[in-house]
Amino acid sequence: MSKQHLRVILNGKAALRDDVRRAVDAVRKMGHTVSVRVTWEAGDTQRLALEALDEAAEDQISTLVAAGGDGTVNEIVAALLDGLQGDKTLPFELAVLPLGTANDFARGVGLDPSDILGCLRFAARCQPKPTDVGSVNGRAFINMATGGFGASVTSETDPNLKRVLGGAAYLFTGLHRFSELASSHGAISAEDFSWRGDFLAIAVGNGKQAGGGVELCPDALLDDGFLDLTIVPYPRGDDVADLLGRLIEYGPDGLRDSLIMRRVKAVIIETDKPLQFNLDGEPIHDTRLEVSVLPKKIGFRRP
Ligand SMILES: Nc1ncnc2c1ncn2[C@@H]1O[C@H](COP(=O)(O)OP(=O)(O)OP(=O)(O)O)[C@@H](O)[C@H]1O
Repeated sequence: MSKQHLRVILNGKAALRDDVRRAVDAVRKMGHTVSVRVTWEAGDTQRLALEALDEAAEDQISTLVAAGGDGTVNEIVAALLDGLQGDKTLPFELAVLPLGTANDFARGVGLDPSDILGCLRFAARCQPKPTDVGSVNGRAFINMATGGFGASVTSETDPNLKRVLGGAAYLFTGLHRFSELASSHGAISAEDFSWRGDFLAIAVGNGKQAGGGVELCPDALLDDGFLDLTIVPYPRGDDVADLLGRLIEYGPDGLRDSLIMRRVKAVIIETDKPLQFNLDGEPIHDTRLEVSVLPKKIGFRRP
């Protein structure tokens, strides 16, 4: 087994966790180099990702480990792709140490957030797999971009609630906000598809699940060169709360008949009013969202 240099960018929220320290010690004992950089505040993750890009050659960094939740993974991937010049490829592979509350991306690739040592071992041992990246108006996402109902729930869920309740926090925030539910009106167009109407939510998935385990794009694959589009149309004559309850509890299977699902390489979403769109949980607002896939853009060490 070749010896790796794992550069870990550790979200400061998880810096005191004993299991992280034990996992780093154990992987060092396996003969690998592990250098840890801890974030303190917003902006640090991006800065440390760019620093790793600069130091990659000299320090022989083989794998950059995003140690945090979905937000940390997103910030690292987005910063790296922004920092890459032209068509260059990353000088190292990526891996994830799932230390967030939802960890949708990590769970989606089969990592178990309760086994941090196991996850760090995967980062050191797994073969890298070519992995697609999604982009919305030039900003990268790795797991899923969601707009409409799910978007405001995900980004407005109280961080303290998330810490205590984990993924279920999203559900509670969602239930609490049922009274404020409104539809968005928009036009959605892809290669050989166009749709206009009122919708409750839209998801464009590279990965399968978001919002704390809701499988909005159950057939999405990380390396097929496509994104999976799911539209949840605003129900006519149906009870909205009931529909969302089924969606949260059973995922798309709960309302297969009402969903519109397509596999796309690119999609344009245009809305009357600015739509909140979450890229792996990080919000942007716009009336025109150009979504596309960057096929096999990065190598990810995942089970
Ligand atoms: N030391 C720190 N203390 C608090 N927040 C931090 C710290 N360092 C970075 N951040 C912020 O943490 C956020 C990312 O957190 P995290 O990785 O847990 O994402 P998340 O989207 O909440 O994850 P998940 O949805 O999986 O729970 C970023 O907005 C970043 O600015």
